[in-house]
Amino acid sequence: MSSIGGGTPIPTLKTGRAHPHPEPLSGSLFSAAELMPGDRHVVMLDQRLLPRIERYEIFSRVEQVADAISTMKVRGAPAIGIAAAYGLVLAAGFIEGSRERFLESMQTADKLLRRTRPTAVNLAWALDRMARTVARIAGEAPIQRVLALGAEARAIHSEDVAACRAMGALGAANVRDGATVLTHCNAGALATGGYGTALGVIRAARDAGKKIRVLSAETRPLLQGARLTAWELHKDGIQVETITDSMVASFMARGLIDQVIVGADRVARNGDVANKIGTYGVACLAQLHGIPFDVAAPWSTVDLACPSGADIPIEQRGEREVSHVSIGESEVQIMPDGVRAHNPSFDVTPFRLIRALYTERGTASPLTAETLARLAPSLP
Ligand SMILES: CSC[C@H]1O[C@H](OP(=O)(O)O)[C@H](O)[C@@H]1O
Repeated sequence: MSSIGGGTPIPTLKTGRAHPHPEPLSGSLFSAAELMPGDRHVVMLDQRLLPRIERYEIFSRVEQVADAISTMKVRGAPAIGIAAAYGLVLAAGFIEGSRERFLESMQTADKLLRRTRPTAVNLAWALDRMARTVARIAGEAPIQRVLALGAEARAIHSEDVAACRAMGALGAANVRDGATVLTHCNAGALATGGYGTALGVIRAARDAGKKIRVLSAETRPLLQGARLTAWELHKDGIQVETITDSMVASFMARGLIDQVIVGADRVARNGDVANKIGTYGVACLAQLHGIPFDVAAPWSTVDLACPSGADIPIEQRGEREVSHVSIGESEVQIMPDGVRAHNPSFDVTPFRLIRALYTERGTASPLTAETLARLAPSLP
């Protein structure tokens, strides 16, 4: 793979930022991705290895960041947007020379990152925002370009954490004290800049003094619920138990689940929500059993240019993620040779099945095109 920019990196200015201590998550200090002091390296927790192995990797090139997103070392809609923004900062650090040369190389880096994963609109949103900064500073000195892009990427990161806290507070108001709350996949600190969206609602409810019990659905095929949500909440001292995806229906039928809260990868203009595969089934079961089904997502997940869920691109991932189970660095084949597997990574939940969408801009409930549009920022 040809490297972007090539050559040796531009000398680093000491930016004086303390080692990136991620947003403290009520006692557990970890973050999906951080830009290190000097804006030349990104550190990421390899989420594929959790919970057995906590391994942080340090990347210096945008190609490494793109690979980390594609292979899901870093995953989660806001987290991959933040990681991609950091990847552009790394790319800028290798580009000397003219404004035109800079713009051309940064566009190459943008394309590399943009094609990593299609469903989470946060990736495109973050890259579009960074592209505006690229255009604004293209004529500046190389080191100034790196500093400006580093500042913008860090702003994207910190704004996401603030958004998670704001939506968490809104959602927590609708979490009943003593409730058992089901969540699907991982929409926590590991999937965001920190604090989490669905898990941000759970953290905020706990911080408001509510006694809640979380059930994390394991979420085949990559088991984000069993591996990541269980790990993250347990580290934070929040009571969490894991059930298999196949248990959700009977747990609801037996009255063992009071409400559901999940994240999102893209919210269409009519309120349809794309989220991890299996979410739609949980929403149907919740409707059948009269259980409130809520979604938490930052506004960077809302795509008003996308008319409905039918227009959301659904990522198709490799069959091996279904035919094999990964445990740490090893994997075990669970399917017979010669049998194909399907692996759509997301599905779409129609807005009619959703009681409320919590964003940092407010709550849309009932969730409709109209209530969603009311939260949109006014056009400049
Ligand atoms: C706040 S993360 C939203 C979303 O991202 C996850 O997908 P993946 O693990 O494939 O990146 C999952 O759908 C979460 O709900």
